[in-house]
Amino acid sequence: MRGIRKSFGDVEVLHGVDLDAAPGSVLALLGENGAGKSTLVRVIAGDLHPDAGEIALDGTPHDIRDVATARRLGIRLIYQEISDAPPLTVAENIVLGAWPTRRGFVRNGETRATARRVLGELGVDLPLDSPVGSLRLGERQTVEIARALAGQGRCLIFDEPTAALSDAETERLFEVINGLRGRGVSILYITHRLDEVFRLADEVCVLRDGHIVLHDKVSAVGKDQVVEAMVGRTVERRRRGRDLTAPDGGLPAAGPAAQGPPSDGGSPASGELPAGGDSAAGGGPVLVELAGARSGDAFADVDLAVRAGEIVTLYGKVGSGASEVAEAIFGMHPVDGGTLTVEGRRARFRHPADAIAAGIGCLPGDRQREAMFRSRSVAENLAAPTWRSIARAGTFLTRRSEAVAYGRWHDTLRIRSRNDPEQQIWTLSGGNQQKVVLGRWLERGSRILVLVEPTRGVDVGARQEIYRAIRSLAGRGSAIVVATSDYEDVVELADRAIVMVRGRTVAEFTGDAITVEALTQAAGGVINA
Ligand SMILES: Nc1ncnc2c1ncn2[C@@H]1O[C@H](COP(=O)(O)OP(=O)(O)OP(=O)(O)O)[C@@H](O)[C@H]1O
Repeated sequence: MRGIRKSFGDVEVLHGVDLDAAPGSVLALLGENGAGKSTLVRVIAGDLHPDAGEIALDGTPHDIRDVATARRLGIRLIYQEISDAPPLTVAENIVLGAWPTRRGFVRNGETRATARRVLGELGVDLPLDSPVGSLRLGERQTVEIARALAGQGRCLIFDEPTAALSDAETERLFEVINGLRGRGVSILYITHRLDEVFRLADEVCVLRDGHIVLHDKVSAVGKDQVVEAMVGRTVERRRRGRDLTAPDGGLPAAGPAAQGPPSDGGSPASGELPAGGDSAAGGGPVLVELAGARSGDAFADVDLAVRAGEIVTLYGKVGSGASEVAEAIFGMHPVDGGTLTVEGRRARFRHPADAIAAGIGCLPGDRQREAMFRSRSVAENLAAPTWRSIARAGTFLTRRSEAVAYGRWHDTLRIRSRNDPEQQIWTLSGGNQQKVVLGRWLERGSRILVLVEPTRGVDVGARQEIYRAIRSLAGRGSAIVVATSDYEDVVELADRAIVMVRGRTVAEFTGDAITVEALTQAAGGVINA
């Protein structure tokens, strides 16, 4: 690539990018949320047309006008957001866009054979005839990867592929990528995880504000150098533990919950939060409790009690049941065995709206579908207190509360946007969308807060701010449940860490016993820190 420029409206996002990717090599592409990584790879994959610049393959320039042209050239992109067709089957999705046909009829036998071969290469077993819509997020992403491999690409682009994969799926993907390297494929790999860069990549390239600020061999750089290139400053990487010197973790004053009852009257409990101070971990009353809880095939025999001021993490990869337990507290999955007790009262939530009415806040795992109001602005998404209330948006979402929420979280979470509260959320980068949706629940400051993968897709700079905000809410007396597949979340946040494997709790650690080694060993995973 030479001199690639791209603007959206009158905002230039890529300012003349030069980049070379060698055959048989993995190039890791890093940068803060909004730096321009996705825009750059969408240009290469024909999904966006650059305003200026040239792309050449083997020295021959090509005008990559559309995705079909890129595919013919062997360039394939695995999107960050799932772009599959939910009603089609797994096999159909894998050959999507390249159906084997004869005289206009789709050849089902060949479709299934191709799908089976590719899934075999990936070492994954998925039901070929099931609709993709019925699969879990991680499984759907595997379908995306399989689709790219089915296209026999010469240049494969992965956009944060492991974010929703299990340990085993991640290991398999890394094996597949190593295999592709052996076949001379060029691999561009976008990630926010430095450990992946140092494990997998040959070269590392950092984008900052649409400029390349570092491109070198991985063996020639250190982690700190990469982080500094990303954020343009030295990032404080704190060790675990609450910041006792700053009672609010240095945050702006917390959201409306700490200042008085929310304006929609949805949560009677949240106005009673004790003000400020350090965490009451261990000492407060139990606010939420699961006893012998089960939900379908997702999890069983789960006992969990979280006190006011306490952060309990549920650690486990896709399929472990960790996110399902968290989401069950929020009424997204039925508790069909055992009990759920909220503030001393037995709860039977049939819908998230029931949980919200009981004063619970939740950041679900699948934000695109479950938590983002796509056609609304950044400020509206930050201020929207409940899903049910969005229907009454006109009456309560006053400009004032939006402005307050926007002012509070835009800079704290380093949300990269045009600094315009009216900007539509869908025009933000993926990671910045995540920050907005998280900001909504931090703003609400619920008495019970359930967060699924709070740092997924979020850059290193914002990570520490997110940890601070969560600690601060615990310090104000919220009971917080965090389901995560990222051990850093656990080590940074947990007062108590519960490890889950295949729907069961297998270990529990507190205090200094919460280490990366203990977590990964209990989860039966590989230590790749
Ligand atoms: N369709 C669009 N309209 C307007 N602005 C856009 C559009 N798509 C992207 N942008 C802007 O372009 C910039 C770069 O976004 P991009 O998605 O490339 O970032 P990224 O580095 O991939 O971030 P992330 O790590 O969050 O995925 C952002 O400021 C974003 O708001």
